[in-house]
Amino acid sequence: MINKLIQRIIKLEAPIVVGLDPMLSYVPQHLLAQGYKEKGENLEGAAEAIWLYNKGIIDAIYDLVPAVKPQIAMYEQFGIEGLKAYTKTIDYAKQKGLIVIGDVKRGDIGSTSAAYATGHLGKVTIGDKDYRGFDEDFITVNPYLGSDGIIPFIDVCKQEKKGLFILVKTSNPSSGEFQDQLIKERPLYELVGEQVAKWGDLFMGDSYSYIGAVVGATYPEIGKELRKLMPKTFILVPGYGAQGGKAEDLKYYFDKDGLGAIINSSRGIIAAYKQPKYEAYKEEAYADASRQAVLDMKEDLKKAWVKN
Ligand SMILES: O=c1ccn([C@@H]2O[C@H](COP(=O)(O)O)[C@@H](O)[C@H]2O)c(=O)[nH]1
Repeated sequence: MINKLIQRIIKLEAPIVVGLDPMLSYVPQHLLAQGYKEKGENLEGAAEAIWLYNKGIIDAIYDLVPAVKPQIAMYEQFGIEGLKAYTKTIDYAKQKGLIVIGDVKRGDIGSTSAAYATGHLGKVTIGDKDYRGFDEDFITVNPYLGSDGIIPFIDVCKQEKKGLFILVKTSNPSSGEFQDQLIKERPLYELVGEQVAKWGDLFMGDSYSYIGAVVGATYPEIGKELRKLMPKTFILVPGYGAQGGKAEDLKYYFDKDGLGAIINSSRGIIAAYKQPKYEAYKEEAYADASRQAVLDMKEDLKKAWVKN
């Protein structure tokens, strides 16, 4: 899957992943009305509206970007109905040829990680048949529990030819509280990055490992350092746009060929129609605004996606 992701990035000239982080407040009135009419003004109706909203965005952007990243928390707000919308979104995105990165940030003791890995990346056997749960192509994983919490995910990745993005340096303002702490004079994110590179050796693709890292766009100096420390690790970069990350700061997240990283934008794309820049787009044309926002992001990233 990492080879396919890289091929798609090259073909589309777009190292971009669209984050599908739907909030009810982003969903246009006509879709809310449709969801509530069909399923009731309740969790089911809200989840239906979220699904319709996502479908509109996927239809508008699937030919421009290689991947989408649904954030499971946004769906879990609506309980089981939300998870059904999460599953429908994944299935539809894959049907449209998109690679799906499930932002689920799982990680636990070994046996529990194995179950998470089965549910999100693998298959479960019931009777004499295999069934897939969520079936994302990649998921995000939290390394805080150490190797025995990560290896079960890597084992399933090897069986399924799927991948991970492991949190190394997150984009949020307080990420430094723990991640920047020095241990034997080295910041924790560096030790985690080094370990992610070692885990990556366990499952290499053609040029990059199936085991990638998450490094936020909001700490460009750290991004530069980690790129050097993890030369074969593909980097998922959240924090561009809504969190303040800028294209010109992202140059060193890429390798000398302009590869090795994919930049996420969620609110900046899916709620583009609410931004003053896209005010010409009315609510009904929210998906057209998202398409334009992707085109603008692609242009903007040319500032970063240059040969180093
Ligand atoms: O370090 C991290 C890890 C994950 N995220 C997730 O990415 C998106 C960002 O959304 P925007 O609207 O583009 O800010 C969201 O799903 C986060 O949970 C992150 O931001 N930083």
